[in-house]
Amino acid sequence: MSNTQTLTPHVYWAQRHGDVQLRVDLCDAENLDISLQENTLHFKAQGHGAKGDNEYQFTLEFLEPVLPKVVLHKSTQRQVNIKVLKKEEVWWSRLTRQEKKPLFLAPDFDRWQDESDAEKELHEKEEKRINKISVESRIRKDPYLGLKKGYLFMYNLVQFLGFSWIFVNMTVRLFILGQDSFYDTFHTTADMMYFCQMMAVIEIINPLLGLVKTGFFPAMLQVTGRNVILFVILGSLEQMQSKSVVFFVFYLWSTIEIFRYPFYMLACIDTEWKLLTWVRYTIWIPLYPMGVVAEAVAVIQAMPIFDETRLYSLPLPKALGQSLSFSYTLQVYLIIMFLGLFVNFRHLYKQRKRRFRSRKRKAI
Ligand SMILES: CCCCCCCCCCCCC[C@@H](O)CC(=O)SCCNC(=O)CCNC(=O)[C@H](O)C(C)(C)COP(=O)(O)OP(=O)(O)OC[C@H]1O[C@@H](n2cnc3c(N)ncnc32)[C@H](O)[C@@H]1OP(=O)(O)O
Repeated sequence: MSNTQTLTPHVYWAQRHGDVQLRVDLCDAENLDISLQENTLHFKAQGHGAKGDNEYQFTLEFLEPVLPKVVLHKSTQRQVNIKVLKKEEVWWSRLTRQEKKPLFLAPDFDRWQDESDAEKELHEKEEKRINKISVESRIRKDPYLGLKKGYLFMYNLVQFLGFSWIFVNMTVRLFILGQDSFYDTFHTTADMMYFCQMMAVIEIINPLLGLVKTGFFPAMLQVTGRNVILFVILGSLEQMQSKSVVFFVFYLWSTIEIFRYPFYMLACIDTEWKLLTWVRYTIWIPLYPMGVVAEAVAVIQAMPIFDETRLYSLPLPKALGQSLSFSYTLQVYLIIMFLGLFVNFRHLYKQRKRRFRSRKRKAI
């Protein structure tokens, strides 16, 4: 003989603007009979509740109208979740029509929100929806987006491979030859550096074509600055090519690039590795000033050679002397170089702040 008796389960409730959520504290519920009649919810089920295995039931007449016949429910091993949709998106002051709260009913503090919390959530949902629409419409507006990303991905990949080759080559030679490797860095890696730095001119063109969000000016300073060192100072003076400063310049350049280009590659496929992002936006802090100092040393070492060889010297009228040595131009260049360092340092600092600020916001 069955000794089951009809009992009331514990019911926990919470609301959002559009719905009411009930959590019925009943394990392994079976034979669920849940219905909505004239704004009243009827619940009946067999399960394990506060009074053991029994049939449990309850009815709730809601304070405001709900959508008839729409009762969403899901039974798990531990509970039965019920969702009822409100007819109008209004905040209810309580759940039931009767003022006195039924004894079996309690707020569901895990899901509880007050009106302002729910409004905030609603606001955020709306904002997300609008953002999604605007991103989608932007994507739809640009039929060449895939092509542009493909092109940028390939460009970054080629640069990454080029600079990785230089970096690995120099590192291996440093381990094998020690300091001796400093002096023939140029002869072993210059061809690849020429290739990469000539390609880098594309980085000045990309922002002009609107392909990347980079500022034109910082990119121009970076590429022009390096190419002056590579082609004018090192490339045209054989005496400079066997100096140890070449090692430091090339090593500093390639160290940043083996992180910067993979970071851009991932951006092209809408992926982000947090550690890589952190490294890309952090290691320039020591590397950039060191790079500029190394470049300045190269310029200073080249000055007497230009004086001696008169290469690129400016012909002057006879009354003023024979010619103006290129080293004077380099003195002016040294000043521009430190101004350029300041401009790009500020730019990268801003980029870093923007990057980490927006990531923090996303994490909240
Ligand atoms: C007549 C003129 C005379 C000129 C004389 C000039 C003298 C000036 C001398 C200046 C000194 C230079 C010294 C230098 O050579 C020494 C060294 O390099 S030492 C080594 C250390 N160096 C560095 O750390 C600098 C590395 N360089 C850079 O970071 C960039 O080149 C720079 C332009 C400085 C800054 O980069 P950028 O503005 O692009 O910032 P972001 O990386 O944050 O990018 C912004 C957004 O654009 C997207 N982007 C950019 N490029 C690409 C790409 N190729 N592919 C895909 N996407 C790209 C990027 O993802 C960002 O998008 P989002 O914000 O959505 O993430």
